[in-house]
Amino acid sequence: MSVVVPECCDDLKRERGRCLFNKEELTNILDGGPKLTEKRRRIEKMLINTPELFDDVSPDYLSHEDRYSNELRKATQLMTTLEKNGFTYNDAVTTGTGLWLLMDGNPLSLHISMFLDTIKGQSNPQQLQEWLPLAEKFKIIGTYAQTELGHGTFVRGLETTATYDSTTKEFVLHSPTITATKWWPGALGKTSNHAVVMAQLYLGGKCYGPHIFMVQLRDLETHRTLPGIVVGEIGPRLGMNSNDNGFLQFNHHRIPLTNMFMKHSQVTEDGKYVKPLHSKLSYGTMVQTRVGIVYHASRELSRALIIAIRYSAVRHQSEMVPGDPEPQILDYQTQQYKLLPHLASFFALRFSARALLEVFIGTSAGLGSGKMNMLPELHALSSGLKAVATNDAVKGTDICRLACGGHGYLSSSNLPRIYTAIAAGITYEGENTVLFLQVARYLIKSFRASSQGQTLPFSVSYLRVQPPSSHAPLMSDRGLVDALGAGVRWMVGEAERRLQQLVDSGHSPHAAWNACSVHLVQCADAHTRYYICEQFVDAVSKLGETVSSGVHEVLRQLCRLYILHRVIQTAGILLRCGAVDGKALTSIEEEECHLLATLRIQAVSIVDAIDIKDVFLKSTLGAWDGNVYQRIYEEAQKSPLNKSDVTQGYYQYLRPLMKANL
Ligand SMILES: CCCCCCCC/C=C\CCCCCC(=O)SCCNC(=O)CCNC(=O)[C@H](O)C(C)(C)COP(=O)(O)OP(=O)(O)OC[C@H]1O[C@@H](n2cnc3c(N)ncnc32)[C@H](O)[C@@H]1OP(=O)(O)O
Ligand SMILES: Cc1cc2nc3c(=O)[nH]c(=O)nc-3n(C[C@H](O)[C@H](O)[C@H](O)COP(=O)(O)OP(=O)(O)OC[C@H]3O[C@@H](n4cnc5c(N)ncnc54)[C@H](O)[C@@H]3O)c2cc1C
Repeated sequence: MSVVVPECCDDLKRERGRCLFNKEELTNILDGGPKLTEKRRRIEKMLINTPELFDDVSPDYLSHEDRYSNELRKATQLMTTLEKNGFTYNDAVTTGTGLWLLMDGNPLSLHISMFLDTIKGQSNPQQLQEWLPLAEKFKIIGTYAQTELGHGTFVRGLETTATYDSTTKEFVLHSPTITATKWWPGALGKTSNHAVVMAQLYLGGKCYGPHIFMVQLRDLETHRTLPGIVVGEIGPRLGMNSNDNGFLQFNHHRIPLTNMFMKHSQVTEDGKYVKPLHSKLSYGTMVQTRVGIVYHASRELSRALIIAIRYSAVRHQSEMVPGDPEPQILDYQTQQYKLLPHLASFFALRFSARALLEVFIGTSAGLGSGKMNMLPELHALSSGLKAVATNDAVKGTDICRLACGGHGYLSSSNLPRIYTAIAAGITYEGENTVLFLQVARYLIKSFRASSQGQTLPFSVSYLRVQPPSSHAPLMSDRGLVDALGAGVRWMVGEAERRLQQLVDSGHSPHAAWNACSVHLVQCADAHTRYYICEQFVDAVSKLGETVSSGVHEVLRQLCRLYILHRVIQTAGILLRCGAVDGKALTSIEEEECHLLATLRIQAVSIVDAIDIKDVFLKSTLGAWDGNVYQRIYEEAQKSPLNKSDVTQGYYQYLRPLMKANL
């Protein structure tokens, strides 16, 4: 059956006809300016004109091995296409386009992110000069090998050892137990010939804690594993199965002294240790990746939202009024309630990701001149935002899937794949509960410092013991954000009181911490969301002077929805601390419902403005033309089971069963 694709179906034409704002202007804001939109589109055009980057057959129909090879084929093609056209791998990462093409994890992602970032951030000048050109030109291919079978979260508990032998000026890398096996690193199994390896540094019998080493794993000609090294792939996962996540063991494997990354701490030839300016500088690559993941999570959430919102405008179901035609499902208030707060979250995360990037850039510049004071603030912000962004992207993506009913469960909707890929983000790069507990540690320390009269850094300054009272009317955006801040201050104060009470009653500080940790995680989550609200309000108010009134109105509505939704989610706390009363909450609930109806009118245009082309959405439900049913039908025809009318399984199993005398 041939497909006659209309320019765009009537439903979507009508939706787009109601647009009251300049879509291109909103696209520019999301990209970070017209020049960046233009650059992204140039990259997209180049990629779309490279047919080798696209799948002939859905990876769902490939074997485990073919899936990997197919992704490797596309990943290498992507790198050469970018290079030939004067772009870098970073351009593909920062615009999202590269990651969308390589849809399910890919064998070069760790190379272009954590391997290169470690070389750039942890090398001394000689190491940088030696390794960076090789890695940038793919002469060596690497990954970030930190996690072990026995330890992922607790980096200080890693078991791999790097023992210095001053007689040969080498480190001896060893995996003393099965639990010391490196486990999980992306691209470690079959792709990488190098890895940056986190191992416990031993000098003269003394352990100096985890340090990073550059280790060659495979021969650069034959790609065979080097002696003293065992490496392989860990097998199928929930998602991201095009990647070769791997395992690695060392058997007294020797590497030169100069292979320890020596920007921050050094070992001299005679085995003396030179301390870094801050003990956690070697965790820098993780911090940088967390910053990137906030963007990544917001992008993946936006893909799911485009699919679900367009589909909700095309799908008609049931009767709202008996006897009337079936309405678009987007007209149901419950459907709006499922999707639109997540649309607001996407915008909130995008503005917060940008603010975090600025903190990262500022802190990194400070580190260059020996200033360490912003490091705890960056660690807390990047940990909290990574956790909230991935939690919300995962939840939002699953809601988008559910909002598409049965068809959302189809692989061809692409929602399952977006979900399984981003679901890993809750665990990797710091498990979210663990990261929230790091944030909580910072909150409690800050709260206590404030009680002792110390000035607090900007992200926690609202926690000060005697904050100025809010002058903004409660129901204004600022007033509600101030109320949320008062709620967090109350929660942190309460956590501190409970901790102190437990210590006073004889518990150790560590036992008290564990006994309060559920509440502490809630404090960290609430603090990070307060920060996100602040960034959203600030960004919209700053943009107010420069953008057209239509775009400003849409952003203002999305920001308002985000805040109202947050206040309702936090109602219990806000009532307990007296920041709002029942009457205010009732009017907030009513306003939220009203706002859902207002935003619904332009929802399709808003997701259009996110501007992700069909080839990157890869969804039968979310394509720009809305031709959903034809696409679903055509995708189903590609199933290998449809190649013949009667399958082998019939002759092998079904027929014998039918003929058996049971
Ligand atoms: C370029 C962008 C690319 C985006 C691409 C997106 C696409 C993604 C696709 C695939 C990517 C997949 C990547 C996944 C890779 C990985 O998962 S790599 C492995 C990551 N592993 C982790 O994240 C481990 C998590 N654990 C930790 O970070 C730490 O162990 C810990 C923070 C939980 C605790 O560390 P520990 O050493 O035990 O700390 P303590 O000794 O208890 O000290 C705590 C104090 O140290 C401070 N601190 C901790 N970390 C940092 C830091 N990074 N910076 C600054 N300070 C830090 C902490 O605040 C405590 O300070 P106080 O004592 O003063 O309170
Ligand atoms: C798809 C994927 C890709 C990955 N890629 C890489 C990679 O490239 N390189 C690499 O080195 N690693 C990689 N990892 C590993 C990843 O970083 C770890 O899985 C992650 O850091 C969590 O560690 P864990 O698995 O040991 O979990 P655990 O720490 O064992 O967590 C299990 C549970 O214990 C809880 N828990 C642990 N510690 C605490 C605590 N202190 N307080 C309260 N609760 C706690 C957690 O909240 C969680 O509920 C990857 C993982 C995945 C899933």
